[in-house]
Amino acid sequence: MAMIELDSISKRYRTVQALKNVSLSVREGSVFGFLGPNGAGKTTLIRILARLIEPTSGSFSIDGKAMHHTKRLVGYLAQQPTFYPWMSARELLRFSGTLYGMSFSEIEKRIDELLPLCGIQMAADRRIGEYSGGMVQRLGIAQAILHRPKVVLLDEPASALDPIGRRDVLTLIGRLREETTVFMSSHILEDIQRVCDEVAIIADGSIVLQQNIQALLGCHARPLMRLQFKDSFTASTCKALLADLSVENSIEEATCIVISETDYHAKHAKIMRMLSDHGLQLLGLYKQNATLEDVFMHHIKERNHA
Ligand SMILES: Nc1ncnc2c1ncn2[C@@H]1O[C@H](COP(=O)(O)OP(=O)(O)OP(=O)(O)O)[C@@H](O)[C@H]1O
Repeated sequence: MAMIELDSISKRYRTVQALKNVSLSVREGSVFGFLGPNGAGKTTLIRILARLIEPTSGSFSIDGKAMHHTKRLVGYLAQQPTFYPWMSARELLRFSGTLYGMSFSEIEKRIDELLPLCGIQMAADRRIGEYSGGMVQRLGIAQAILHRPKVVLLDEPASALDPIGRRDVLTLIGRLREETTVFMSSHILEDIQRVCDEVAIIADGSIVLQQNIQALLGCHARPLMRLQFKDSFTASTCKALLADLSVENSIEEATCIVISETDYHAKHAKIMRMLSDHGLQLLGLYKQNATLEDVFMHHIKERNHA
């Protein structure tokens, strides 16, 4: 069932057309990645879903409710959240719960659930000003899901963090599946591939594609074979001989030849014979799985050429 439905959302800021007829469907219980380069329109769409700004045209629904009735159904974490540095996490969550209109006992019960879920129980009574970037983001997620929203909107939640901070935030986001539907933006492909089930790619205000990540990798990106040689001379000799066999190939890191898996299987016998005839000794043969980066670069390039 769709938790979020976007119907032809457009947004214009005076001279800038930030979103152009964006339509999307987000499945209930999914971690949905909204991927795009800087300036593509990610924050604009998230702010529309959080009801912080109005679309110029188009509409959306959350859990079947029309957009003017969705504010309480969402939690939101801004790209650069700022919290009172003199408050502790517990104080901030109590304060936020009051703003959400929750009862005192409800707030305390929820804080006891969220502090361990978000990995901040040990620091719950320390000043937020002393927190690391990763702790601030995890506290921000706790605040965003405090009132048990149907959807949590996370704007680049891990992009500004160091590798450990990113890992902890992404692990937490993966766990949110049991709590709520997650809609997160990022320009970091690896983060989206690590934690999301589905992805939509946005470029220049338009959706380029939307798909389940595994299906996307399966149908859009070709697996590659890497042939590893001992030196660059052997690799470049192989490169020329593969071209003679009409096998498209490229050299990586001077000693490695990359060809498509399809070509490898179709011409396996010829390739092996060529290597043997010319005394080109293989040190390794590896299959390289496609990554979301391959798909993303392919679509962004295609769009720029269109
Ligand atoms: N308040 C505003 N007034 C005018 N133009 C704006 C405003 N906010 C955003 N824009 C423009 O709209 C476009 C989309 O911006 P947006 O912040 O939504 O992109 P983004 O994908 O979130 O980028 P980033 O990854 O850099 O945060 C950009 O060209 C941006 O300059």
